[in-house]
Amino acid sequence: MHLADLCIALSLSAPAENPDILAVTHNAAWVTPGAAFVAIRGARVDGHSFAAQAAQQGAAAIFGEGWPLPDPCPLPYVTVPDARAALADLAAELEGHPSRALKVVGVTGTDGKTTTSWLTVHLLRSAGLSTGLLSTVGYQLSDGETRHFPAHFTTPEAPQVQATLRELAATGVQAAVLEASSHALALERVRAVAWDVAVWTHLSREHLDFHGDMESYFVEKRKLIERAPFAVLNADDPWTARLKLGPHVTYSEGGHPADWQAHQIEEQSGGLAFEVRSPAGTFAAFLPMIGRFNVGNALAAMAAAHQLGATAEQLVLGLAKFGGVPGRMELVASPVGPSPALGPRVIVDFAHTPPSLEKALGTLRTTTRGQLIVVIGAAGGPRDPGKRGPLGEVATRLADEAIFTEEDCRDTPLAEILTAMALGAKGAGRANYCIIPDRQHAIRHAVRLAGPGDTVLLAGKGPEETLEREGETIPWNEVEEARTALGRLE
Ligand SMILES: CC(=O)N[C@H]1[C@@H](OP(=O)(O)OP(=O)(O)OC[C@H]2O[C@@H](n3ccc(=O)[nH]c3=O)[C@H](O)[C@@H]2O)O[C@H](CO)[C@@H](O)[C@@H]1O[C@H](C)C(=O)N[C@@H](C)C(=O)N[C@H](CCC(=O)O)C(=O)O
Ligand SMILES: Nc1ncnc2c1ncn2[C@@H]1O[C@H](COP(=O)(O)OP(=O)(O)OP(=O)(O)O)[C@@H](O)[C@H]1O
Repeated sequence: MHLADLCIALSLSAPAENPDILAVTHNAAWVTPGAAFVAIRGARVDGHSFAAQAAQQGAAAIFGEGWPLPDPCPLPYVTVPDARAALADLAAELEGHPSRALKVVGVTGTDGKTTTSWLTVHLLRSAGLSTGLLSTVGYQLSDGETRHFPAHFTTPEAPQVQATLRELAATGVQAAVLEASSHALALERVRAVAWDVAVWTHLSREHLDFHGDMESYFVEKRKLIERAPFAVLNADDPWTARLKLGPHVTYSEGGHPADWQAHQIEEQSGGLAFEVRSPAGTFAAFLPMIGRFNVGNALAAMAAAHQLGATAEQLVLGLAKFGGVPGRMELVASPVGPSPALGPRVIVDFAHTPPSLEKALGTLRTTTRGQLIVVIGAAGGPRDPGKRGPLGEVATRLADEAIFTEEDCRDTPLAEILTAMALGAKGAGRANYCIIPDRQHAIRHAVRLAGPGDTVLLAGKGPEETLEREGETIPWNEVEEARTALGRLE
């Protein structure tokens, strides 16, 4: 597309030169010949200082909020009011606005985005709609295989979002589900997406290092609801009352008045049974997931899928066949079958903060007849060292036995982390823990310790594919480790 045409589409004044623009990026290192480079003034550096690099790599033009340097710009320069917005608009324009050809569901909220997104994709597919996904646990095209972007993001930058949507639209996919993080909404990564349905799970304290305060966090998150023609909102979340409402439905698993309600919730060891009362009808549902909060996630996903045409029958059948989300309350199948009479129930979960560990252990306690055992570590490096003691305290308060072990200790001595966790437990007057530094040994010990009716929670690693030790990174697969440990019981 020629620069002049792009400028017309974005209502910008075009420079005299009119090169063909083949792509767009905000990262000078990713510039390919013919690409437009969008120079963003970031929190750390000004993208303009990489203009020479972009030119050297073959950029055809630069977009930015004003050329700041004394030397003339080496390339045609287009001034824009907001560089991040321009990045998203350019990407959508160059990819042909693929979201307009898809039914797009966006999911936002502090917790539950990944689970609700995966549930929604599954229900849409069960209703016969070929559906793609863009989530923290990777992205999926119509073949359902999970792929990963090179950098780990919940919502990647706009060019990747738009390119993925184009790939989906070009391969005949009918719908797409996107997790929209608060960073994505604040930094305009999903600005040029034409949403059909927006889902609001709930808001609680997080990412205040970036947003400053809860009010600013809320303002960013609510953009998704404001931009969609239809919303699915959690009636159990007090922030919902402050959303500006257009057409919408509400849901509740907590007994609040709502369009989609769950009643008679029964937490069973292999899943959740409940009755749904909704605009689609009243029906019994079973979700093979653990964790009462997943009833809310399921209601949200059902409401979104129903809005896109799924029937009550399709929702019930689909929900019962949900395969779970990798590393989120994932029930590990034993090598000898789904429910071994001889072994414990083993769960892999991503919980790695004191509140999420508390929630995970709390919900597992409800469905554990015998002992509850947890394997938990804490990350090293700068990542919130203050949580190590509290993790030790929560683990020993809510589990019968806690095993403290490694979890990405990076450049921090492992002994230092484990001592802090043990101090958290000791400080609360508890001794129901042991320390096994090697994570594989810790998992095997926990599984050996447990018997029928017991639950082992392996917390903190979830679906992550590496384990960072002091000075080395090794491939890691927590579910496989658990399966091997269960296999050794026979
Ligand atoms: C806090 C945050 O989100 N920061 C994002 C922000 O960084 P920044 O403002 O500091 O950018 P910067 O480093 O100053 O760079 C400014 C510009 O110069 C460019 N640049 C910079 C250096 C260089 O050598 N060459 C170059 O071209 C950059 O590409 C950028 O366009 O803009 C950058 C690109 O425009 C993003 O890559 C970066 O994401 C960082 C890497 C990040 O870690 N983000 C995380 C926190 C995030 O977004 N997480 C959420 C999930 C949160 C959750 O729910 O858990 C997500 O959606 O993944
Ligand atoms: N609806 C919910 N309300 C409260 N907590 C939830 C809810 N759903 C999930 N959780 C908790 O949050 C954890 C992460 O869930 P999930 O991955 O679905 O959320 P997320 O918003 O996508 O977070 P992330 O982007 O970090 O993956 C779960 O392990 C569970 O402990």
